[in-house]
Amino acid sequence: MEQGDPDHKRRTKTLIGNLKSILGEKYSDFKAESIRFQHGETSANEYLKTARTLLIADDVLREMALLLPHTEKRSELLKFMDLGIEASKPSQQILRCPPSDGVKRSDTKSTHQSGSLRYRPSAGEEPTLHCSAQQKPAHQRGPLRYEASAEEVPTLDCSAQQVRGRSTHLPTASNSAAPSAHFAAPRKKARVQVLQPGLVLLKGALDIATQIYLVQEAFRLGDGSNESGGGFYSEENPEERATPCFKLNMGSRGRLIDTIQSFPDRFREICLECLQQGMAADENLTEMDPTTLLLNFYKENAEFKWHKDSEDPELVRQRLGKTIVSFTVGLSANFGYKMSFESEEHGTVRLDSGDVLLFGGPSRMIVHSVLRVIPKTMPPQLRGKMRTGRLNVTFRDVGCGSIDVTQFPRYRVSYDTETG
Ligand SMILES: O=C(O)CCC(=O)C(=O)O
Ligand SMILES: [Fe+2]
Repeated sequence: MEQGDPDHKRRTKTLIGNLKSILGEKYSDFKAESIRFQHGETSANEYLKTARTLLIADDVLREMALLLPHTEKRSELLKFMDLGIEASKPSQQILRCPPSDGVKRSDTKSTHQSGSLRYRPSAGEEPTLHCSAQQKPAHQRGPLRYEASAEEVPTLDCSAQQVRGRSTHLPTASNSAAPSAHFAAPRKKARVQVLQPGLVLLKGALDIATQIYLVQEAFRLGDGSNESGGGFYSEENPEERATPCFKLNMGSRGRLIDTIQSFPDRFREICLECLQQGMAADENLTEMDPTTLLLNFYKENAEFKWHKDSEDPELVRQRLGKTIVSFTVGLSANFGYKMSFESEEHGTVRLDSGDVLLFGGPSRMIVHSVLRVIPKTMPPQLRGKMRTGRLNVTFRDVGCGSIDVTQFPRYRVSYDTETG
């Protein structure tokens, strides 16, 4: 692709538009840095650092590198991204989930070893919201700053191929006992970000196979079309219409709350693996062993209002409790959090597919909200494997409490204090 050809022009225009929407006023600073790099006045490393500090996602960076007009500078930057990108990332604890079936395997080849030049690293690997915050240790930071613009981070290849209008159910796992084939691939690298004491993000902790497994099981168990009802969605075909209608039980969101026993054991295992990783990174996180599981499935642009997960009155009083573990699969979302309803400021973290968020200890009672499910952020590997939307799987340990189904869709737990 040469400079001046229509495709180059179109992509450059789109990229500039995207950068402007991501960076706002800072676009001109970034442009100046880009010119400096192209004139040899700054190194590829410095240039990438600046881009990361401005919260530009890796896929956007790569597109930017590919569109550079000077071949030499283009290869310099691309080479640096492929060979040295890890070095330019802020140093963080890098954790890898153990293989889920207990069998040790060698890691997959990294991008540069496999020889392929990926345009778009999968969403879970991308740093989005962390860069500006790295300058200080997490516990000294206030809410993250550039969140509003991060919402705009575009993906560059999200056209077409969506699952809309399917006339059949999405594929389901044939065996709820989690056949090991689902987990043949090693887990992806998870980068751990301690957002504040007790609030931990495992970036990209769930590999694609695990994400597909989770979504298939969620849709298998959450299907309310059958007689038993009670699922988070239904796929009716009223009067045998050609087009089935996919309905979520809460409008733009589907919700299901059930005991952990209603799900394959593998769900609990994955949750506990993530908890271990989180606890290794932040001692504020408390032990938990999930007793209940909650599925939320959001359509594009859907939201979830500000609330606390405060089912246990005693917990609310003491402001502590068992850690909550929360998975994201599918579309990305901006997740808002603050310490009290009254607080005017809040932090925002972007949750991409494969990310796991844990909140416990001093953050157990955070007031939180799904501010927006961001369209066009579906990882390509999930297209055709799940409906366009965001699946959230939340694990909670409510001890001896049991879910009060009469309160649905609220998550209420009754604690039978009577003995004998
Ligand atoms: O979807 C999410 O990430 C959060 C869901 C949630 O906060 C809840 O169900 O209580
Ligand atoms: Fe919640």
